[in-house]
Amino acid sequence: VHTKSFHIHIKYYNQTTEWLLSRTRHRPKIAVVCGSGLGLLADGVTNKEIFPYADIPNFPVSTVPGHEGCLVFGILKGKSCVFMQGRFHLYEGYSLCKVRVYCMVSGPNFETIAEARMLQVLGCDSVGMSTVPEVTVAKHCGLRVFGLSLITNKVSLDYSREEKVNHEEVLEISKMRAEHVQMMLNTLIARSDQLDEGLNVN
Ligand SMILES: O=P(O)(O)O[C@@H]1C[C@H](O)[C@@H](CO)O1
Ligand code: HPA
Repeated sequence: VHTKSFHIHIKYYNQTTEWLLSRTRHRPKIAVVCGSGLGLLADGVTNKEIFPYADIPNFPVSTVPGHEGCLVFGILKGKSCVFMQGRFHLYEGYSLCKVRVYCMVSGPNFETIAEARMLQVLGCDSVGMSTVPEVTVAKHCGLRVFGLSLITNKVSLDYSREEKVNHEEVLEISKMRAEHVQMMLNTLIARSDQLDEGLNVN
């Protein structure tokens, strides 16, 4: 029984990516996650570059028999691929950074407490009044999209609390965090060619 909880946090991805990018010439578009005893799926790969999980910074390690714990880059059927020989399971105490669900309400009023509760029951983690139309159209046009939403306030779910969201508060928090968002955006744009490289190479 593994009691330790291991969160693979998004803030560490960059370091891991850079470590790998600087050590392999491969830029795979295909990734295969091998299940128990199926590490041999990578056997037919040529030009292999193998990285044990234990050597990769911030990478979790396999603890289950039949999961070798290696990342194998190489060519299969003329395509650059990467194989994960070993995967991670919730029962090992692993959990991935949770995907958050953004929900758009039409506005201009903020959602009522009853609406907020309904959205929570439906599985929403954050609420806004934008972004969804832009993303929908962009995807329809075949564009890749990166959505970045600044969470400015807590949504009230409690009738006994007086707190009410207002646009002034939203603007105040936006102003406070603008520099941070700008840094994130600059980093994203600066590194966007790495992303393109990964997508254009076989
Ligand atoms: O354009 P965004 O989504 O930043 O504007 C939000 C949604 C409402 O228009 C307003 C609420 O304060 O800010
Ligand atoms: O609490 C909110 N609800 C909906 N849209 C918003 N935009 C900023 N804050 C909110």
